[in-house]
Amino acid sequence: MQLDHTAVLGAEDGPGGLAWRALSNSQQDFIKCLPKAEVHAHLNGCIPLKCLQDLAKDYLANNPTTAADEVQRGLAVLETGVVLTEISDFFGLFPAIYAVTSTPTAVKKAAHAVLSSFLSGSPAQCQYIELRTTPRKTPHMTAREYFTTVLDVLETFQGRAALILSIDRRMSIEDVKTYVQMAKDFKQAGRAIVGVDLCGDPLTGDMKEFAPILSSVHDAGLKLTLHIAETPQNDEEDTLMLLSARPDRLGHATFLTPAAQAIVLRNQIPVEICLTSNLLCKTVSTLQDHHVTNFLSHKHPVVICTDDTLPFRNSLFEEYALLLAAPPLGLGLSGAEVERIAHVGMQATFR
Ligand SMILES: CNc1ncnc2c1ncn2[C@@H]1O[C@H](COP(=O)(O)O)[C@@H](O)[C@H]1O
Repeated sequence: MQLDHTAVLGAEDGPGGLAWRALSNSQQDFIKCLPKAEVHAHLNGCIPLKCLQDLAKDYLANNPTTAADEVQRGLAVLETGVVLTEISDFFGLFPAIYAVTSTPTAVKKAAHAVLSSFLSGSPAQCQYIELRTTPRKTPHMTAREYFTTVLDVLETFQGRAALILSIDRRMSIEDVKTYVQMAKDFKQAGRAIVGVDLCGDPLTGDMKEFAPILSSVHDAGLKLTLHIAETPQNDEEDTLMLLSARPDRLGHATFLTPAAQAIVLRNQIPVEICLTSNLLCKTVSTLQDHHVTNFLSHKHPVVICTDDTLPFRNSLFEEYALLLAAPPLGLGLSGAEVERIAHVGMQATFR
């Protein structure tokens, strides 16, 4: 499938859309042609709206009563544009999305649409993607079937995509053990899995129990990335416990305490930065206050990512526009600095 790059530009009035339209044609071309890696994108958070609408139509035709109201309500919110008061509102969007991606056929369509949205198009949004997803058991498939279906689709992109298995902070410890073992099995079987992630509602789960299990992925040749310090309520104990698992990258890292930041800087752990996501989830109040500026001032490795293009209506082009556009719409970085950041992102992949 060939995508016109206009198809991957999101909401015109979103932070990225405003920054993108403030750029000259040559600046836009510069961003389009820059070799980029996307390493923080959640499958079910990145389904293109048109694909989700088609999946919802199929779902409602086959399930006129089960969860129909929830699906219609969820779809209406995503079609109108999501407005969040705080990050906890965000997780309420997923039950409707999960209802329509509960069969292997639907998962296949969703995975293909997500990967195409990043990798097809001329030029594509990125040259390489590490897509992440949480294994999910439904009445129509086991969690292993879910994950195999995604891997089968992803491997057709022949080396341009790899998968990260997400562990949700809301999982029971038994499920964490089961899914970490599943990741190791797929790795051992030579499938296109490169790592394990920790995601989900940042205020759930006991990280003392999770950390040693997460850390064990290294023994199987997998890398580890962790959503960390995503809200001000994530205390230092939670953050230090996660750092004890020896992560290879970190997601967000918005509210690191001085002690935690010292560890991150000393160990040069690359941070996955999702500018629009943080602004719309209101964990960061303005672009100029974003913690990326602190990491950049330390010359610390960061990777610019989209997180969830479905609710946030963003694209990787626009996330880079937020770096390049002049303030207040962007951070006003130079072309050379933006190019360096993209290059660092390519180096921070788990390949
Ligand atoms: C806004 N920042 C975020 N913080 C934490 N977790 C997030 C997230 N964005 C998405 N997810 C996690 O990814 C799942 C959807 O994709 P998959 O079903 O795995 O493909 C969500 O249910 C949530 O657990």
